[in-house]
Amino acid sequence: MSPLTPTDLTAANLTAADLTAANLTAADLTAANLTAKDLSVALDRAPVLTGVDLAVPAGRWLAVVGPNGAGKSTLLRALAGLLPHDGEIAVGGTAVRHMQPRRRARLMAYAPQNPALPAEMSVFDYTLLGRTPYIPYLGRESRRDRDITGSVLERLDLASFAGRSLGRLSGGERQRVVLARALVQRARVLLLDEPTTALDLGHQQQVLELVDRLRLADGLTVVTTLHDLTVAASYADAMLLLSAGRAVASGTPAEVLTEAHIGTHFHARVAVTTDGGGRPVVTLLRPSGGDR
Ligand SMILES: Nc1ncnc2c1ncn2[C@@H]1O[C@H](COP(=O)(O)OP(=O)(O)OP(=O)(O)O)[C@@H](O)[C@H]1O
Repeated sequence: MSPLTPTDLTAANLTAADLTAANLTAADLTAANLTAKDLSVALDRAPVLTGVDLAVPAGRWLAVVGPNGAGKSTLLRALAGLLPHDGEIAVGGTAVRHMQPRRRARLMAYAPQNPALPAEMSVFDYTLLGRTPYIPYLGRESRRDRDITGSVLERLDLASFAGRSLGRLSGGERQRVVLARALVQRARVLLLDEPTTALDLGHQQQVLELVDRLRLADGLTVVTTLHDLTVAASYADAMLLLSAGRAVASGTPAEVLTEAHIGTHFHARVAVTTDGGGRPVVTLLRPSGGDR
């Protein structure tokens, strides 16, 4: 393992302190840079994403925000290689367009918002599917694949459900299983579409903290869509605001989450304040002031 140089840290926009818990090489860091240039997607011949650029350095967290129908899920699905698109997507500087699916799956894991789940399959077997890119053709999973699956289920409070079928889970339990499948993939880039919508507050925090710990410890690059702007701002380093399929603002959470941007693109009246750490906090304002 070659040691990291100051240039590597700068390139990845990480400080040495960020990496104290990590055991990363320069190659690991570049391996997880995610970029998209001039990305456009049409669905049923209608443009849904137009000319979107993004660059997420290794070890960073980008939150994609925007109103309903803005194209957030489409962007994640395109990044995951699930949609035909124009433009260039690259991980670690290598275009993913012509990558073998197995190689791509080792680099990028995607947890969709509402996947169709096989109701009869057990939680353990479904989660283990995330190890497919590591299992030889016509081979079967190794002890290590099963151990990784068990430990991710444990970390997401799902160990006691391992033998249960997916059709017998609550919405929040199902959502955590979908995330578990993405995490066992041990990919360098995590693409998570609304990973917390069905979760209670405690599980939201648990999931987001786990993703953040993995990001810091392993230098993972994280891209999430999140509707809760305050939650998004408290975890993400950078934000991309999509509206009608176009990137209309990007930068730090404080640069993107302004009252003006939210008013224009969400048609919402809000107050934006800052928390103790300087991160924006978005509060809805009642048009009448909320008097009863
Ligand atoms: N298969 C499809 N054919 C045509 N249009 C589609 C298709 N799938 C999605 N769309 C449209 O693309 C646009 C973007 O959808 P997308 O799901 O990416 O939005 P989103 O920002 O994730 O929305 P939400 O916040 O509601 O989840 C929407 O207008 C949607 O109706």
